[in-house]
Amino acid sequence: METYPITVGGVTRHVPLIEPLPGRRIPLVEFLGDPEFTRAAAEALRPLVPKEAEILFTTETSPIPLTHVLAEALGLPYVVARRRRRPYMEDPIIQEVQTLTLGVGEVLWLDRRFAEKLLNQRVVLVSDVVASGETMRAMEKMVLRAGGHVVARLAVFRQGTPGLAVDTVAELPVL
Ligand SMILES: O=P(O)(O)OC[C@H]1O[C@H](OP(=O)(O)OP(=O)(O)O)[C@H](O)[C@@H]1O
Ligand SMILES: Nc1ncnc2[nH]cnc12
Repeated sequence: METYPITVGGVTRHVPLIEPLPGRRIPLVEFLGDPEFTRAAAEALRPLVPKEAEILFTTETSPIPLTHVLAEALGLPYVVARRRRRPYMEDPIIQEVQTLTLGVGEVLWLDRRFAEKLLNQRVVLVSDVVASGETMRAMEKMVLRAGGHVVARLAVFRQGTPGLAVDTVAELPVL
C-alpha cells in the first residue's frame, strides 16, 4: 500500500494514501490506537484554545481520543456528536452534513442530555481534519441549536481550502 508521511508536533506517521473519489488521493489521518501521535497533536492544538473556553465539542470517530487528551490537559469537559442514532437517545439534535470529501453524506446525532451541557457555554469545536469544512459547519449549527456559543474552530490538519475559518497546525496535500 502506498503511504505518505504526515507530521505534527515533531511526530511523524506514514499513513495510507486513499482514493475516496476517482482522481483524488488523500493521506488518511487516524488517531485511534496511537497515543503518541494523539498526544503530540493535542499539545500542538492546546495553545489555540481560547482562555474563556468552557467545553469542547467533537464528532465520532478519530477526533475522540484527540479531544479526550486535549480536554484532560485543559481540565475541561467535552461532548461527542455520534454518527449513528443510538436506541437510548432521547430528543436528539439531528444535523445533516453535506460533505462529500470521503464520498458519503453524513448525519450527526446528539442526545439531549449532552446537548444540555452546551447550553450557555463557550464552546470550542475540535476535529482531526478539516477539508470542505462542512462537518465543522454542521457542528457549529448543532452548538447554536443547543444554545451554546462557538468561541473557536480547531482542527489538527487542513486539507485544501475549507469553506469557513478554522485554526489548524498542519497541512495535508490532495494528490
Ligand atoms: O471538512 P470535511 O470535508 O467535512 O471533512 C472532515 C471530516 O472528515 C473526517 O471524518 P470521517 O468521515 O473520516 O469520520 P471517522 O473519523 O469516523 O472516520 C473528520 O473527522 C471530519 O469530521
Ligand atoms: N485525510 C483525511 N483523513 C481522515 N478523515 C478525513 N476526512 C476528510 N479528509 C480526511
